[in-house]
Amino acid sequence: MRQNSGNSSAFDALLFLSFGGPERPEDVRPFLENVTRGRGVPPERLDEVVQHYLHFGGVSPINRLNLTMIDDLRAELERRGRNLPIYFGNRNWHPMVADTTQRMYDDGHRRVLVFPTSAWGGYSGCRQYHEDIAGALAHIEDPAVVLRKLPQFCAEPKFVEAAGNALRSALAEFAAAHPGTAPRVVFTAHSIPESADRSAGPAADGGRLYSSQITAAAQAVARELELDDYDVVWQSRSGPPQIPWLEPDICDHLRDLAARGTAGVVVMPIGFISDHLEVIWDLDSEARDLAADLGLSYLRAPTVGTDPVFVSLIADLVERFADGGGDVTAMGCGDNGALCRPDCCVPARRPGR
Ligand SMILES: CC1=C(CCC(=O)O)c2cc3nc(cc4[nH]c(cc5[nH]c(cc1n2)c(C)c5CCC(=O)O)c(CCC(=O)O)c4C)C(CCC(=O)O)=C3C
Ligand SMILES: [Fe+2]
Repeated sequence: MRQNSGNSSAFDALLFLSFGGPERPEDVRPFLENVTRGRGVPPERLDEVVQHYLHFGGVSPINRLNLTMIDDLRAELERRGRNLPIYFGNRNWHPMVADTTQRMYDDGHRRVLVFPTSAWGGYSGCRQYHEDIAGALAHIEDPAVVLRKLPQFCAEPKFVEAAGNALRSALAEFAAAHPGTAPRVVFTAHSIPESADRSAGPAADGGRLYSSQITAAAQAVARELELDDYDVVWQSRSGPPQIPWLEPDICDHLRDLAARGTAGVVVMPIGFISDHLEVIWDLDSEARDLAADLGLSYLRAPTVGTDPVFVSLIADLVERFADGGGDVTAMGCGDNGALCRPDCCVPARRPGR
């Protein structure tokens, strides 16, 4: 059923595009092979990550969390009178984005908005989603098809508001559990190679788009909560140890804080929108255990994905672009895999590619 059929530039469906995760132990290896194909991740690191997934029975929560977010979004769009069908596709695991895109096409959709589950610029957070879209269209040769990726949303006021809500509730919970201890607030995001950060964003702007967006988002949330003092750190690094990634790593940072006499920390995973494996393993298991060893009181704030304010942000983005409007020149916005800027987030050359 077509909505807005009177407007030829209108969009008639939404593709919710994410990373994907395994659903059974047998899926773990093939999933990780998809993630790391040609990415130069050492086999020892992969063996380690296999164990993280097996620790949770080989099931990542990411697909279930995305499906919940999609249900919430569908309800919100319906409430606004926008009955846009929502489809779900992933980069690395089923439902794969190419299969979903074919299904959308078979269902008659030609103009589709794409919501990526990353707020950020950079190769992993933005350009790779453009590549996913281009790859998904490889077998669909129809000039009528438009898959328009929605822009990076890390600077949207509702993103900052949702992250602020999450941190505020964690600080309240910490205060109730540890009266008299003022916790250090630590924002965390996925580390990326230094070289990837240097080439993040348009070359003409000098790179560093990813780390500067994370820093700016943390600063905006801190301002909203009137926090003077906080740290921004990185997690989940992979890749060979001799290659520099963004630092400090959260675990090194916890050691450092403990050595400086800090009594407690509240960790805000601003870099992720759901409690997927890199949050529940790296933060709720690894970092939490280390904090306990160091004698640090530790609490991890929720991610933004379950906050109605965040769902309402996705709905706002959809409404802004659904009738053909919206700022198509915004960073990260592009049709059918086209980059938003020339020479943007150029992937680092890797051995063997
Ligand atoms: C910036 C960024 C985001 C945030 C933006 C976004 O959300 O898109 C993100 C998200 C995620 N990363 C995830 C999982 C993994 N990431 C890996 C590897 C890597 N991530 C990188 C960066 C990012 N990753 C990089 C530079 C690598 C090295 C390899 C490469 O250069 O590409 C590996 C390989 C093993 C390892 O080395 O850890 C895994 C398993 C999951 C799903 C978790 C689940 O299953 O629940 C999610 C949401
Ligand atoms: Fe990752």
